[in-house]
Amino acid sequence: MTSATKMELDLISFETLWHGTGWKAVLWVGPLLITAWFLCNAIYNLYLSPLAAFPGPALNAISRIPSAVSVLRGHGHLDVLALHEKYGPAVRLGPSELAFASPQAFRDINGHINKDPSFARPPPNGVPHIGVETDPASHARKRRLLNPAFSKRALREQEGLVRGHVDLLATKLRGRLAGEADRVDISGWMNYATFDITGDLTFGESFGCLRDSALHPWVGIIFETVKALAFVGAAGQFPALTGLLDRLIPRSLLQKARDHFGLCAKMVDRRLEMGAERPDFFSAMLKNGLSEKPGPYTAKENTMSRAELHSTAFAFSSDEDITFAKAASLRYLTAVIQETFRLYPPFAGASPRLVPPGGAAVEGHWLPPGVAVHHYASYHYSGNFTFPESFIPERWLGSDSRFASDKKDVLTPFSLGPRNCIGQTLANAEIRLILCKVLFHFDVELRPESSRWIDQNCYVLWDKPPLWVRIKEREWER
Ligand code: HEM
Repeated sequence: MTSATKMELDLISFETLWHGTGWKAVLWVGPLLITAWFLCNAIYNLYLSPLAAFPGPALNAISRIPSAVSVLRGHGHLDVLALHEKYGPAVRLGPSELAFASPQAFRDINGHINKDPSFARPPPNGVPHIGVETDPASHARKRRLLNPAFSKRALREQEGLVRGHVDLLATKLRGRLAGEADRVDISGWMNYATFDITGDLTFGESFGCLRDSALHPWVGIIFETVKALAFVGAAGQFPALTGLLDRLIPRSLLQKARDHFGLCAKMVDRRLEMGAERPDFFSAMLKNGLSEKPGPYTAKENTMSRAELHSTAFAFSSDEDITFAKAASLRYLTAVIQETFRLYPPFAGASPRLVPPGGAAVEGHWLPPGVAVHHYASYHYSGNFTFPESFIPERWLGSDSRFASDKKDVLTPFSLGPRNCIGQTLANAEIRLILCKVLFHFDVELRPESSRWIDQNCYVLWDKPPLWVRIKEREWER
């Protein structure tokens, strides 16, 4: 047979196959293969995976979708809590994801295991800021360069600047007493104060929220940007579909994130022109000067680059719960703050960790893949706290036997280990100063329309509605 004849025969047999039963076979084989793949995957995840021994809903064991949907609906904190209540302190959230709720798990996971890079995307300039840096050596360098801005000494120097804003807050609230004291959105006023302080410490200029008694438009962009992070994090969980899912994230949200970054960068450049004299974050970070050299930087490099400062400012200004203070030794005040952090942790979700290739020990289990501890769910879990939904500061004072078995060391609202909150001393100081100042001058009473204020959605940060209160001058001031 000549080669031409053989080729003709091949074509004929292909055509016969295609026009005969072949195309039908292809139509069947494709879906069959996909179904078989899903089935094998499901069987593996349900019965053979090293995580099969952990309890949880079957749907979560075979797919990441339930977890991602829960985050996108803003219910992640409640859904994980419900799973802990049903299945216990260690629960399976996804095919390769576990959630733990015990104090030991917080130490093992947040204390020792690195962040999961799929949840940590860099800002628009592509330079990871400290919060999303997953290379341990680069993270250690950034931490070393930022530490002086958050030292006790820096805090002492920053105090005057902060107190100026807190005094202005008290003056402005006093101004309401004349007419609008009956209905004040105290959550808004806390935002005005904390954003003005952050702006001043980061960019060398306040946002003027307290001065204007209004949220600067930029602050709205920050809230939207944080929301975008929840969407981007969820899209990152489906690597094969990330490009497609990224396209489904509302364009306006992504544009807001880019606008926010652009404004941050401009304000950083303006701040850099002021030099290193003011007692703020930048003076501390510019201790060794400014490098204009493009990265990457070695772990030993002691100078920050302009691009790194742009990213760092972006990280700071995303933290809407920033707060300060002075009154450090009031025991009951501390108990009130701890109980508030327990019921309403500013960082409610989890910072997922990726177990290194050799595995890692968590609460005595030797684990392969993704693990996380969820703040809200662990702090509300009845296995950790008695009357978990009630606000009882006395549980932290050690004098009430009803709470003797509370697992109090699970409360780590600033996280722990090498990735804990670098700003926690500043935040604690700020919280105390604001609380003391406001409560010293005013009686604050919750208005009935805000009685369910705490029932909020959470997209990385809480989606807070106004918190309506009535304020009155304190009796001793009248
Ligand atoms: C009530 C106030 C605050 C709370 C509850 C809080 C909570 C946290 C938590 C839980 C983390 C760890 C996040 C993770 O593991 O992914 C964190 C990290 C961080 N926080 Fe805060 N924070 C607060 C205020 C602040 C302030 C005032 C600043 C500074 C201006 C700040 C700057 C940072 C930075 C830069 C990181 C990343 C640290 C690293 O990765 O090494 N935070 N914070």
